[in-house]
Parts: sequence; structure tokens; C-alpha cells
Amino acid sequence: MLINSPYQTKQINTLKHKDAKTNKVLVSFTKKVKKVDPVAFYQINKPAYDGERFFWTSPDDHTAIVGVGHLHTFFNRRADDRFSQIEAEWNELLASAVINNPFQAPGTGPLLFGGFSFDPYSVKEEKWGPFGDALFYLPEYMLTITGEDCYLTVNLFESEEMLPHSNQVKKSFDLLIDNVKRSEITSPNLVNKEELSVPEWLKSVSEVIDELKTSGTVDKVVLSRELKLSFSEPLLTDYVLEQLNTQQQDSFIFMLETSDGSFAGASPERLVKKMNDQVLSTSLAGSIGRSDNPKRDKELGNMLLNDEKNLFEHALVVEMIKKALEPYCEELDIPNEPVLLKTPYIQHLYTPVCGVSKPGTSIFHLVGELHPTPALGGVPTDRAMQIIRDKEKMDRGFYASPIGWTDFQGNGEFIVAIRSGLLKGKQSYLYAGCGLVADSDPSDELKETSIKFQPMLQAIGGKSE
Ligand SMILES: C=C(O[C@@H]1C=C(C(=O)O)C=C[C@H]1O)C(=O)O
Ligand SMILES: [Mg+2]
Repeated sequence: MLINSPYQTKQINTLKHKDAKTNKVLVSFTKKVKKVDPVAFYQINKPAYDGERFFWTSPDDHTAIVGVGHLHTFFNRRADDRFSQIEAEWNELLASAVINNPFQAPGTGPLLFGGFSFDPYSVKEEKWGPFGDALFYLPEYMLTITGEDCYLTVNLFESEEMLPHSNQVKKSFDLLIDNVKRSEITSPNLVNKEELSVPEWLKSVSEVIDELKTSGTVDKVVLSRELKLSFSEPLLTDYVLEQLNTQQQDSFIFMLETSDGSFAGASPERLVKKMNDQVLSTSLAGSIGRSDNPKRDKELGNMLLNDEKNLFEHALVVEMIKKALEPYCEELDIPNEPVLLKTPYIQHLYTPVCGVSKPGTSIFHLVGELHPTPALGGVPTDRAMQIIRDKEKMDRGFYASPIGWTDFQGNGEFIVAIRSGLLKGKQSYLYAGCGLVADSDPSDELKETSIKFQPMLQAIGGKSE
């Protein structure tokens, strides 16, 4: 039993599907609590909530958001208007909500966490089925850490006549937090690692480069490939999170569970953040490796900053983000030159984008306009997406897609879910891609994708047998 109140776990679970069809409304309580370890919170009441959790950390504002239990699920398939559909359903639920949150801190109170698939019109693979083309959760229990402050939010559906009693839920908050403790996690052994169809992939890369050189109708296409790993036992999501948390502290770390597979990663790439009317986005494209020797590492960085092919790859992303955001922003500030962003295995060209949004602009509008940027799709978008469908012949699922959160006040943040993979029982599928332009070289791009597998490989690698 999770909390000592009339709203015990089981009761909440039985209430949760009745929402819209009855007179039950969303009731949400937020309380400040003592700071606890977010991974330990993720493990509460294990294994009752397996398949019903999410995890998020941002390196910039030291935010962690952890959700446990699904109070409500938003799911969508093959829809052109999936961004506005999810937004409309969310707003409908919020319209009647009773929100007890005196703090108004971003990321507290009722919050939607989830993401969209990369391309609703690509081939569909069964392994991505549970994710659909949009999957979001409103959690039952949620921990939010911003700097030194820590909040607990509890959400439930309640009938109007019971509302005066639901305040009792708050009494159980401290009890819940006092019982948060880390449980031990072990890693299974890696038994097989397979890079899928590398020769075919290299052939596709060469064909795309030929088209980029000759057709005059397309400037950039991002092609990705897949790595399949098998383990002796099912991989545990808390183990993967713990590894990502210690190894990838400069990236956004995310986990989205379903009852049949979880999507995890450590991405350095923000798609969009919105706090009140402040908008932040990122152009991240153009890559080179790292070196343990600081002098060599700096040289590599300087090479990247002066490399025509990478600067072009990058500039196309800046240009598209500018075009996408301009109609929604009063002001837009974009530096003329990129700088370097370094993560443990790779360095990138990086241009931050800041703006002030026009009234009435929601984070879902911005996500819908920005996705897919040419960092993961190409230029022009439609032609590039068609080439990706024809050449990759795989389902990217949620890889390279927008993943993130929005709270009841419209604040939120979405990242581009790269350096990521699907964890499904004893199998894991990792993804990595590269931006192809006319000057690309297939073997260099193969190397670039190998480096991009590293963050997830290290996190889930386990011990080879
Ligand atoms: C496609 C990926 O990364 C993207 C492609 C990059 C490139 O080609 O230089 C760099 C950063 C990302 O925008 C990936 O990591 O899978
Ligand atoms: Mg590249």
C-alpha cells in the first residue's frame, strides 16, 4: 500500500478510467517536501508501478520530474493534427480540474509527460506499437525538484460531492516521502550485439549523397540506423537511469515506460522550452569526436568550427528554426556563429535560439511547427521525410522525436529524443543518425553514428559474457 489515506493506490486505480463519462473531476494537490533522490522516488512501491513511470532531468535548470502511476493516458495514432488533438484533450481535462497548488512553480501540479513519434506515416513496427504516434501520461504521483526545492504532486479523479474530503490526501504526503529509499539494482549480462544491415545502410547513404549532389531539389537528409542488443535477463529501467544519471550529466535524461517496452535516452538537444512567454530552442548539428588529450580535443573542436560541410549542415537547421518560430515570436535572438557543445563522446556545433512568444502561443504549437527540424529530418522537410521513409525502411518510433512535458500553466520543455533506445524485455534497440549533405562521406558518417550510439551503449552495456 502506498499511502495511508482513503485514496489508497487501488482505489485511485479503479477511479481513473471513469473521468469524462461521470461527474468526476481531476483533483490535484501539491506540497513542498524534503528533498529526496529522484531515482529512489522512481522506485517507490516497486514493482506495482512497472510500466507506468516517467523520468526527466534537465542539465540547465537542474530540474527533475518523476511520475509514477498513470492517472490518465493520452494516445493517438496516424493523425496529422496529433499535436493539437493532445492539446485539446489536455485542456478539456484541465477545464474542470480543482488544483490545489500554492507554489505555481513550473513543473508542479497537473502535468503531462510524453512524446510524439518521429513520423506517423513511416512503416510501423510492432515493437513500437504501445507508443503510437502520441503518448502522454498524467501521473498519479509526481516528484518535482528544481534546484534545492522539492515538491510532491498527487492527482486523482474525484466526484464533486467527495471534494470536501479529498483534502485528507495531503496528510499522507510526508509518509510517502519518508518511505522513499533506493533499492538495489543489478545489471544483466550482454549476450549479443548486432549492428543491423550496415552494408545496406552504407548503400542508402551513397544513394542519398548522389541525389543531394545532382537533383537540386534537396539539401540535407538525416539517415539513421539501428543496433540490437540481447541480454541474459530483462533490462531494468531504474538501472539504466542510474547509469545515464552518472555518465551523462550534461544531457537531458528521459525515460517513458509502457507495459510493453520503455524508451530511454540522454539527449543534448533541446527542441523547445517555454516558461511564461520566454521561448528557447536549439540548433544542434555538425559533429566531431573527442580526445582524452586536451590539446587534441581543442584542435578537433577548432576543426569543427571551421569545417564547411559541418557549418552548412548546421546553418540549415538555424534557418529552419528561425522560419518556424518567427510567426509565433515578437522577438527572436539568434547568434550569427555557432559555438561548441561537448558531451562525453562527441562535440557539436550549437546555436541557442531565444524568443518572446506572441500571446496565445502554446508549447504544442511550437513543437508542431518545429518538428522535425533538419537536425533529424532534412531540407526541404517533405522531400527529406519521403527519402527517409524510402531509404531507412524502418520505424524510428520515438527516436528523434519530441519528448517532454507541459504543466497546467502552459510551461514546459521538449527535447529531441536522440542518443536513445527502446528497452523491451531482454532486447534493446538503439538508434543513431547523421545529417547528410552533398559533401558527406559514407564512411565518416558511419563513424559518426557509431560515436552517437555510445551514451546508451555505455549505460546499458552490462558485462559481456
Ligand atoms: C541524428 C542524431 O544527431 C543529430 C545529428 C547531428 C549531425 O549529423 O551532426 C548532430 C546532432 C543531432 O542533431 C543522433 O544522435 O542520432
Ligand atoms: Mg553530422
